[in-house]
Amino acid sequence: MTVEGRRPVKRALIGVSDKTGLLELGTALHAAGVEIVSTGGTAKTLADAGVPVTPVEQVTGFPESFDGRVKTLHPRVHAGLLADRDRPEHVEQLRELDIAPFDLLVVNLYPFRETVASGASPEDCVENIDIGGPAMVRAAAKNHNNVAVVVDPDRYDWVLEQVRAGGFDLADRKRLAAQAYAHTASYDMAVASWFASVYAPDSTAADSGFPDFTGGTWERGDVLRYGENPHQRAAVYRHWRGGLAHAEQLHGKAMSYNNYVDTDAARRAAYDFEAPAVAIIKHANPCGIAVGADIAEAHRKAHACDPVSAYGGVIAANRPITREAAEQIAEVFTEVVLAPGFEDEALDVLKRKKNVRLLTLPALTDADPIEFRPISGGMLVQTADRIDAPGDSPENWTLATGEAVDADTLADLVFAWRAIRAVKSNAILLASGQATVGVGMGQVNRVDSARLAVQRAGDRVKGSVAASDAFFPFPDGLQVLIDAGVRAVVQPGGSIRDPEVIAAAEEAGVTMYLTGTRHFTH
Ligand SMILES: NC(=O)c1ncn([C@@H]2O[C@H](COP(=O)(O)O)[C@@H](O)[C@H]2O)c1NC=O
Repeated sequence: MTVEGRRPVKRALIGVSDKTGLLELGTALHAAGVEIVSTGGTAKTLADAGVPVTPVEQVTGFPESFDGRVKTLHPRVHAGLLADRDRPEHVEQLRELDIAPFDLLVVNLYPFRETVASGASPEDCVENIDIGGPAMVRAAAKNHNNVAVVVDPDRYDWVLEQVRAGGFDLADRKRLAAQAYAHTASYDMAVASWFASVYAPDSTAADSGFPDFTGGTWERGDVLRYGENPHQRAAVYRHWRGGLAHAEQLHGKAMSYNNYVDTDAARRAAYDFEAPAVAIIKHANPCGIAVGADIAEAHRKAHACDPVSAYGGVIAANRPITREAAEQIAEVFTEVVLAPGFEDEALDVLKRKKNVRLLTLPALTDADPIEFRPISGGMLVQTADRIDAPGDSPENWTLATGEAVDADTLADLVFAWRAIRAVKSNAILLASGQATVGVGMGQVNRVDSARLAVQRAGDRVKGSVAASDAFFPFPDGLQVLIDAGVRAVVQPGGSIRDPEVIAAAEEAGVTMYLTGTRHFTH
């Protein structure tokens, strides 16, 4: 070993399911004078291409057997991975047992997650649980003093550089070991979660849908400039399932902690609509949501809801941003624009703004069906609030009082009901022409939310429709809306004072629909 801890690579064990880059790696390792030992399929790929390789069976003296369940699970493999050559007694034992040590292990595991995601049979999923691979990875990682372990095909070029430079130094081997343990931990988490939730749920899980055990693993993305406030430190971590944390940033300043929070709220507000929709978010609440014939129209209508608050907002659109929409957006100081894509001309327009962050995330990216919210000492888990309950369809609404409304008014009620799901409780949302015109959010009583919505709507309140995210506990909040000129209301109903609330609507000649479904957002 040299002073800096470099260990030359003379012997490598390679066994990979994902054969990406394998030939290049094997060819270059051989050219660098490294002896290669490999498992069946890996050895065949290398040998077929003319790369000299020793089959692992030759090392173990034992056939690869039981459909590949036993290949490398052998003392001759594991001794070669675990012996510490800094300990004279280990070196002596290697000599006595006639075992040659490995300096490099390259492994990637059976594609368990991908097999589950493909909808394969449970038997196939079980068969794709790698046993020998993780055992080797963990062994080599433990013995990082001697062995470099590589689990990521993206690192092969760097691996070759190190091999040619005389081997990996100790710091490199430690980092590789850390990555290796993260890799096996993530793999085991996927297996354990699948067992607990799908394959072998206990009786409670079977009844409730919530398994005894759940887990996730996250990898760090960017370290953020600061957290919610400048004295808080922060970073973004990603799990493997996709979502905003995986959005591609095309332009602009680095995302901040609050940008992520607001952009996720914007995504939630806009991406669920079927028609072209735009949401403008400030402090995780909408200051405008609208649908339109196209994104430019939806943006105009969403912006018109509350142009004062839209300044410095975060915009999400559920269709690619067009040049027309981009020109409108460019007129207002905007922190982030999230969309499934940007037309080239739209990018040209928006990139003239140095700071605006432009993010792409495919539409229909499945919002997590399960939501996690940490609390001190634990975590709350719930299914996501989606607009798919029976009470979310107008055909299931109950007309509590008033005339059945015309098609346009009903469309506005449906829009308001869908949009209110993105507003923090207590929420009252006024809509007209498929756009919000006044939003009252986050108040600790519904009367104040109604007042806020009415105040924000100004003259537009007259003839608008209203949605309330939960029932009116008293007629007072509704009365604020009635007095301001709202002509139809949709709300869940379910209060013990529903008769009083409905009577107030009836007296005012205001139509009221009950959904039977609530959409609190805390
Ligand atoms: N059973 C074993 O001893 C064993 N040893 C290595 N593997 C895996 O077999 C795969 C490589 O196999 P092949 O070279 O035959 O395509 C790798 O994903 C490796 O992690 C094994 N397979 C499953 O456990």
